Amino acid sequence: MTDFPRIGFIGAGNMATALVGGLLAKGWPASALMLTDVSEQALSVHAARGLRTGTDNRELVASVDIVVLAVKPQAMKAVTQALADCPQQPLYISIAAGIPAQSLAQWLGGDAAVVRAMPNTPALVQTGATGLFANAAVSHEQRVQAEQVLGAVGIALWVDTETKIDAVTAVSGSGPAYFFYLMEAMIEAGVKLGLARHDARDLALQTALGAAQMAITADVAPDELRRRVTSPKGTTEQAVAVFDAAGFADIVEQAMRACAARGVSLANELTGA
Ligand SMILES: NC(=O)C1=CN([C@@H]2O[C@H](COP(=O)(O)OP(=O)(O)OC[C@H]3O[C@@H](n4cnc5c(N)ncnc54)[C@H](O)[C@@H]3O)[C@@H](O)[C@H]2O)C=CC1
Ligand SMILES: O=C(O)[C@@H]1CCC=N1
Repeated sequence: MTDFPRIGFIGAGNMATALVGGLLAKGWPASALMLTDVSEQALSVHAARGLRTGTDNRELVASVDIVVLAVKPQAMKAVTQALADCPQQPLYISIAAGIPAQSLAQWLGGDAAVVRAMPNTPALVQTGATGLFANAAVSHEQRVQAEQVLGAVGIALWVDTETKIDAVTAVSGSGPAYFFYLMEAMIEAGVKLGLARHDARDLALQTALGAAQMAITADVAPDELRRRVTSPKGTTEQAVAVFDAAGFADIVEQAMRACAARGVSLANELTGA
């Protein structure tokens, strides 16, 4: 194994772009990264910064150690079946929601080494969070490689059963969208309360950053941090009472259950299970 395994991305969209950006920023050599896509436009941003790009997925498989399958779940069967007779045996890392490792291995010809990963877009700024699951064909060295790649752009942890990848998707894969949604709502409400939009934005985003930073570094759990902001008979108490009356925790749970359930239904739709 070289220090930096060669990684090829099939699909150069949002998530591949976030991972590539994070890897480059972390010092991964550009010469060890390659991308293919059917869209020249998707590739152009990568070509512009000197990365190898192309449209031939089989050629990519032949020139890397790790293939990251980064197309939409709906495209995965056709993309992987077209690779089934490739003589090379790279480690495949699928980042697709839903699609089981067993289906991927079967479409790839039967005994492919497949890691299912569920990363998230903050990988772009080295604060990603990834859940990983390996099929039985993945060697110890390949597990180390998968961890090396995803761990370079944030935290990466293994789950012991594949169904937990749907839970990871609900927490961290889709999770950035929930926080962005809250930011959007806080900015709009701040404007309605009379702040200039740029001030509402700066204050809301800095608060999100500060809260996350505190929650990560504090020696107490988020509920205690929340209590410390919430003075008895004070202002926060009123805000939290409104959240509680609207069933905030229940809404979050329902949203995350719907997210995880979509992982299951995607698998059923796309694998014929
Ligand atoms: N966007 C996100 O936050 C996350 C996405 N994912 C997963 O990552 C995968 C990609 O998602 P996005 O990047 O958001 O989608 P995207 O639509 O931005 O990117 C997919 C890319 O695949 C390309 N593509 C389609 N067919 C192809 C083929 N035959 N060969 C090569 N490239 C092909 C498309 O042109 C497109 O550029 C999905 O499976 C999704 O479930 C996982 C975690 C987070
Ligand atoms: O929304 C999706 O399906 C993808 C998977 C996790 C985040 N984005």
